[in-house]
Amino acid sequence: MATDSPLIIALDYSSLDAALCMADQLDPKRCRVKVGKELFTRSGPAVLEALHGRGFEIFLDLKFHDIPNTVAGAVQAAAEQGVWMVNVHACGGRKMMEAAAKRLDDHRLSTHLIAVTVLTSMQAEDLRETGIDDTPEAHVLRLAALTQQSGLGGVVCSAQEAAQIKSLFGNDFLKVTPGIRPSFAAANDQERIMTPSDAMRVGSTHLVIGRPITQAKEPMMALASIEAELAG
Ligand SMILES: O=c1ccn([C@@H]2O[C@H](COP(=O)(O)O)[C@@H](O)[C@H]2O)c(=O)[nH]1
Repeated sequence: MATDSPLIIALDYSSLDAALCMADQLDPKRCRVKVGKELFTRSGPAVLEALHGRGFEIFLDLKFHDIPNTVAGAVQAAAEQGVWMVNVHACGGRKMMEAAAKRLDDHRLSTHLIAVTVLTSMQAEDLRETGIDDTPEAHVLRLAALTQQSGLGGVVCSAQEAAQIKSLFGNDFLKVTPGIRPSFAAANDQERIMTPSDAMRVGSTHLVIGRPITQAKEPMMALASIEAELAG
């Protein structure tokens, strides 16, 4: 059953059992779940089947980045497994993103396709080391424009860029924001962070939250506290 909650819980676990143990405490009417590189590499499509069987909508966060034909095939494979959302890296370029979007269209697959702009773990200095002298915000906006022009439905960005993306690219263009840190949580390796309520206020459409819940002593209390913050 679909949820209208903006919450996407990142199931960053090293085994299928551990991921399902957390999933069994969650309610698919109250959140979606995200399967990333570690869990998918360990468990393969079995994790998608197990989570779908429990009623969850899944964001398959594999951040594809390759030549257009390869990425189009990978996106099609993900969509045919029924995931709610899949993503690519915007820095793979227009031709790669257009090929992926066209592949979904050609096969009438309705999975949301979005693109990662600048990882939330990066700041200006990290970008400079990759040859990009822009601020993270300027680079995010450039990649978001390219993503929209390529026919994709939204971006992964930090909540710090959500307001500008909303005003430039519209309400319907999805702003999926990791780097969400409630006041009780540590930043860990995230750099461009924001609290859940602030992120929603500035225009995030979806909040990706992992460790503040999954590594909490009482994960369900952490989730309830985030929900209360959003409701308030
Ligand atoms: O820019 C990005 C893109 C993806 N992520 C992913 O989101 C979660 C965040 O987990 P936390 O534990 O809440 O930090 C994680 O799965 C990342 O792979 C991101 O953080 N930033």
